[in-house]
Amino acid sequence: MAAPSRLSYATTDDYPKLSSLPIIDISPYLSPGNRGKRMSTAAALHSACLEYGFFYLDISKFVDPKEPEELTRLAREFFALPEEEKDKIALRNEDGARGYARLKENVTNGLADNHEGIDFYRPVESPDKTKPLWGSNQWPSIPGFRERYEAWIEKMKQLGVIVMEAMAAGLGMTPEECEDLKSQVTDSFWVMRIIGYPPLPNDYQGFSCGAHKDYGCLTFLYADPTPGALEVFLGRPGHLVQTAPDIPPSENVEQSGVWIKADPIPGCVVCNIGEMWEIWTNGLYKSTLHRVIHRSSNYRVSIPFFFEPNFDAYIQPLPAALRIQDDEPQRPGKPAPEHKKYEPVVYGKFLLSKVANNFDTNGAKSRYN
Ligand SMILES: O=C(O)CCC(=O)C(=O)O
Ligand SMILES: [Fe+2]
Repeated sequence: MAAPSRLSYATTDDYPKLSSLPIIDISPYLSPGNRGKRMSTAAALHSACLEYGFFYLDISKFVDPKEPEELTRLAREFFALPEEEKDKIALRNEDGARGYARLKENVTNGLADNHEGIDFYRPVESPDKTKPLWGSNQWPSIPGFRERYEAWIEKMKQLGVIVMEAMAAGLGMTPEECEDLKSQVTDSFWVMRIIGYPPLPNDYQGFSCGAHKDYGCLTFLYADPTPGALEVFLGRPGHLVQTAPDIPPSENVEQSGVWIKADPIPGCVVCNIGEMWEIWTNGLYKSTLHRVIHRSSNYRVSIPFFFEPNFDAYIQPLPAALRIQDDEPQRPGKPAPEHKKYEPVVYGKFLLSKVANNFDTNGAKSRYN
């Protein structure tokens, strides 16, 4: 990443430093009442989605921190198994999407990602592994694994609906509009990944996980405490922003934006919005690029839960978002902006088109392109 040559700088102190992602407490939405606090949570979500597309969600009143710690312990137990054991639940046994992907099997932007992982999707009635996405989940045979993870999935599904309600309030939706939005996620076609990251070698041609946007609705990422791995791209065209004082600006400043670290915070999950939110808000909220560069010496584990719309949900710009766009301040003498509407999609069809592109010509798997 080179600093743009036409821009000059004197000392590193000349660069504004970016504050880190906002922390939003979801607890007011865990019980009825609390109108004032709910309003501030909803407003905080709205501004975080406008500005970052990423935030920390404080869920300490919703889950016991021991629960996700136990999940990482189980994940480590699985990843430590010999390859032949792990391959017993390989993707190829099923629909190509559910199961274990070996280290470097996943490819992003044409480069192999330095991670391994297991993918699970919402179970379907009448599974048929010859149909894309329509197979069965494959669970490791480690005692307690399936039970603990299934309990986590239930929790994350509940959290998804709660956050949707708060976001609906943040967009100023009427109660009917809010119910309508929630009805599109009540049978979420969720995805859960369990990812294992060995350290990224210095000379590696690629990333731990290459830069991508998530394509669904809301991602809740629980990661072990390893710092310095997940990075989020903040578009700041025309601004030079320095994030790491120990690195010269020529190495961590880009003209169009900046990568900031999103280190884990105890009691929080990192939450980001996927492309479906871009459509719902007609581009008011943008899904944000992120990547993982894990260079420390430990083995990192992360567990993203992708809370997605129902398979048959029809996703189109929401009247509440269009109202906000219509109210955007006008410049004197300039006509009101004409907002081009995002094209509607049926979530399941959109997902299938993503999955159809999930293999490169060598048969390598790519979840993120
Ligand atoms: O491991 C992480 O921190 C992020 C993973 C991620 O972005 C994804 O799986 O979509
Ligand atoms: Fe992601």
